Amino acid sequence: MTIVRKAGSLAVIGSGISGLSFAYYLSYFRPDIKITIFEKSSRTGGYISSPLDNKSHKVILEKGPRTLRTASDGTLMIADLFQRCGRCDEVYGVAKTSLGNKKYILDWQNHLVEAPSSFYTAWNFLFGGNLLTKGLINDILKEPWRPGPIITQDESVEGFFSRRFGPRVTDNVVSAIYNGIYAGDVGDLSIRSVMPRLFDVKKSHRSVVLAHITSRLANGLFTGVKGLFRAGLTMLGLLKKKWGGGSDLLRHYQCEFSTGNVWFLKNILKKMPIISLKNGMESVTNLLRDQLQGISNVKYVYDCDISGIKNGEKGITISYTHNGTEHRDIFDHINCTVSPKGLSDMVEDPKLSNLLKAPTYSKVRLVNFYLRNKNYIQDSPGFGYLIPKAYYKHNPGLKHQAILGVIFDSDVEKHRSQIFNPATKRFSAKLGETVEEYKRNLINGEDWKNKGTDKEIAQYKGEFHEVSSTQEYTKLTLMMGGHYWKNEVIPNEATALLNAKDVLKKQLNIDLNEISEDDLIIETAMTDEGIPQYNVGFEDTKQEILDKVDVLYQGKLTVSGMSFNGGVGVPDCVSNGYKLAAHM
Ligand SMILES: C=Cc1c2[nH]c(c1C)Cc1[nH]c(c(CCC(=O)O)c1C)Cc1[nH]c(c(C)c1CCC(=O)O)Cc1[nH]c(c(C)c1C=C)C2
Repeated sequence: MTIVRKAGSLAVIGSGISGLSFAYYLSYFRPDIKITIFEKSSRTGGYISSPLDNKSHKVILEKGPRTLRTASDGTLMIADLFQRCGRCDEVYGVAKTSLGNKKYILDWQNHLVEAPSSFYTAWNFLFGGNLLTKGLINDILKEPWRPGPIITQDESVEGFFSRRFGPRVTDNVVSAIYNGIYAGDVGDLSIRSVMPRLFDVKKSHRSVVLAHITSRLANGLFTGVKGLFRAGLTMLGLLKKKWGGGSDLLRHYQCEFSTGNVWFLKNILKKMPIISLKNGMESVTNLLRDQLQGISNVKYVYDCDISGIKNGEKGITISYTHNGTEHRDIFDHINCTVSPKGLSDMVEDPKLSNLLKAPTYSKVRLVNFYLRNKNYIQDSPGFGYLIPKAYYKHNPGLKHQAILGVIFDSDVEKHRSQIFNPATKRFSAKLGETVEEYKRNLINGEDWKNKGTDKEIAQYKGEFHEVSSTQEYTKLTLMMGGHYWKNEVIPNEATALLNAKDVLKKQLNIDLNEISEDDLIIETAMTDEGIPQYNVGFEDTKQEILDKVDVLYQGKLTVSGMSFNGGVGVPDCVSNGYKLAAHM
């Protein structure tokens, strides 16, 4: 990647979460660069979309991702962004111990089995006498004695788990998890891509169970010693916040960008594995869009159709049509954040174009339900449930319904609470303001960093109560399709709705025929290029693409976005955008 010259120009293709995050951070690190954001539609956000329902216009019905995992650095960056922009009151968390955090797996007789999230729930899961885990403990305990070579080659998730533990683990549990992340087939997904740590363990150990136990013990010992050491240093006043635990990226973010305190945030969020936003996930992309709109060096070109990207001596040219007119603009650099397939139509080289067509996506249909006045899922409150492969093995007649899982949106909403004390609005800062300027501009000139944050954390801890809405309602999202539609005719909207209604009746005992039209909202949305599939061979194709792009465009083109981030989540897009921008 080249470093863009002083006062140079850069184009971002795509205004989804990846494009906007990159542009936002770049405008901070390189305010001298002129940034043009190209978007083929007339809105920003890409697959993130949180419209109000089209019936009562009072309910947000998310058409894409809706929660963020706080274990990711990108989530801290998003929370920090809201804090920085004075909108802390919009960030909510779901506490670890809250009902809104319970996840289930559906067994083949339509019972919800709680997935493990603690020692207690893990014990119950394994020994609680349910259909899914009958005999599972045996499979796990036998693993160290299963013969098998150390393998250095990539293989499918299913291949790996079935070889080490037998088919039951994959069919009943692992397949459900991968339905809930990639909407993907465990028979295709690559262990190297989706579980890189396990893949590394497998390269050096015969038993993953023994390797896990040894590493847990060693880690425990290391953490214990490290903890004592840190406690000692803190007592001596030697440990500064900028050395706080966390990744190198977070440390960079804290020192070079944040006007808040990400370590403090990280501490708060340890108790809250899930974040959601008051006005839906689209408020993240809207916030980024609005912040960028206020910067004179940033320009948007909506409704444009890019036909070509060409490398030349003076720079890299984008040919596009906008408002019926053809344009050719030269830039010093392009960051392409759209899908590889989208890019394949823009590049000249046929070999690269073909390579870019190789990565596949899962198509997913969402069906949103909003049922007024009653909570229909009070028997099994939680985040939602996933459906394992075994469900369709035992119910082959239902496979055409292709349900991957159901999200209990209303439970997440009912069990969330604000993560920031509204008083912390003083963290607000403007984009482009330096840390020093920000500190100077603090209300009353107070440096909040020196104000007993430990006390504040304790105060926040006390706030992790569960809030329930006064008005009862049920909001659900059914997710269908994914790998089940790989080689099948995809059902049309009407069939999908019939299937969804049948699923509600069978799996949740909700009969929509008994609910009045006035109390019911149903919407559906289809995503064709939903989630990139990190299938076996994907890493090699990705590397081939990156190498070819490098040779052909000599560092003037970078490709990012979900296919190249190493993760398919919204936080991955944000942290990757930061990483790229910070090095320009
Ligand atoms: C039923 C289908 C889906 C549900 N969510 C997604 C699909 C396809 C999409 C999705 N879920 C996750 C990611 C990655 C995001 C990230 O931040 O890393 C994506 C793209 C996260 C996720 N969701 C579940 C798990 C186990 C994970 C990974 C790790 C974690 O957060 O703990 C579980 C889950 N997903 C869905 C449901 C109903 C569900 C559990 C009950 C919906």
